[in-house]
Amino acid sequence: MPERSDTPPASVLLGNEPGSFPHSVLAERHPAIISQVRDSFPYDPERHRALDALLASCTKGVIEPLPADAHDRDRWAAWGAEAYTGRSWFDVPWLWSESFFYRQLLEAVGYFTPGPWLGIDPFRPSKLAELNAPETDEELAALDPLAERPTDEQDRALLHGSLWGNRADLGFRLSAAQAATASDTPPLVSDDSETLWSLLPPSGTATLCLIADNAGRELIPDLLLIAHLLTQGRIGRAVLHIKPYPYYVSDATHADVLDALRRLTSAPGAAADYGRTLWSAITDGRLAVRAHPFSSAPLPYAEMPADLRGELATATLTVLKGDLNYRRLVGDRLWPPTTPFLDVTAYFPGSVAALRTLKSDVITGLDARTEAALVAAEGQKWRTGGTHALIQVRG
Ligand SMILES: O=P(O)(O)OC[C@@]1(O)O[C@H](CO)[C@@H](O)[C@@H]1O
Repeated sequence: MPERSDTPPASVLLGNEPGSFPHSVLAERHPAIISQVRDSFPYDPERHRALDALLASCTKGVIEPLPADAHDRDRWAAWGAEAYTGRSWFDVPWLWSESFFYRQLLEAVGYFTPGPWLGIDPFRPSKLAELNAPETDEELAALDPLAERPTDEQDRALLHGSLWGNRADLGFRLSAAQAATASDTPPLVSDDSETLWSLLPPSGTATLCLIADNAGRELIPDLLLIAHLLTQGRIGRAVLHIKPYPYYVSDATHADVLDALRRLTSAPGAAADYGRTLWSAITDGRLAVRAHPFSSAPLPYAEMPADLRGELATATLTVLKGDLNYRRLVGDRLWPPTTPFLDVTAYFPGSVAALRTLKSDVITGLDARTEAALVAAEGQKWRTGGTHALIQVRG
């Protein structure tokens, strides 16, 4: 059972308010994602017809059930599909609607259907393009001078690399409404990094669970951070939680972890050392990769199943990456921004940290002065523009 918190719950975000960010995701981003997927591979007419049907359903229709023989139909029923089937995508919790959209998209392209498209990730071409982009080479080359710097500088640089790597979100880039906002407000709106480091002293005994977000240019710095923490003895073991199937365009799957590892080991200089550290940590069991079904559940972490709760309870620290994981950590609700992060995460089974760039309306843990400065400079754009970030920790 979640631990009690004195904070009364705020309203759950829905997508039914025209002009709101959730509405734009359902009305504009999802159709754009369908177009992108259509162009990613030479899908056959049946797949195109299924994508047409999904487009009609998600823009003008209602939530359709999964096929009767879908392997995860019961799981989705337990996650709320029975209550939401037949209702408008815009009128059910936004988190649920978005998550089910990705499940139905995979259905449309035959990802789960025995046949030629089984297991073909429709987002892989865009993920690989990003992984192989010259910008990735530049980021990896920056590791060479970093290796000469004092350890505390390396700590900070790699933590911030992982944090800001979260800006690399391919779905986010599809949204025209996401113009960057320039203002004098600090990029970090909340910074508990000292608490984070205090939870991981270099004793070699800590276990880190890192709940990953995006592949490519976010996953690479996440892996670098894990390698660094292992090398420095700040952790003895890490568990990397990834998605069991392609999700939210760029979310990392096991195939993406393997692509990222190969990218590191085949790079010149220090990057390859990090890659080899990770490779041997996987082979000797110090780094485990886990694809729990709940990682792509349409529910907040307060509803996590007992086995996952038990696993996270044994970690010294769980780090959740990214915007979607943040929404799931604090509940996808329109909290007053000064709602204490410690209250809304009181249910979590152990120490927890969020590393997130701000890409949706949900926010907690701000002090009143920071909120006022952000609003004065940017109205409400700071919530969704991806130009601000936070490190929030409950020790
Ligand atoms: O989790 P991530 O990759 O940081 O961000 C996911 C995201 O782009 O998708 C959602 C809208 O679809 C928002 O929560 C957020 O903007």
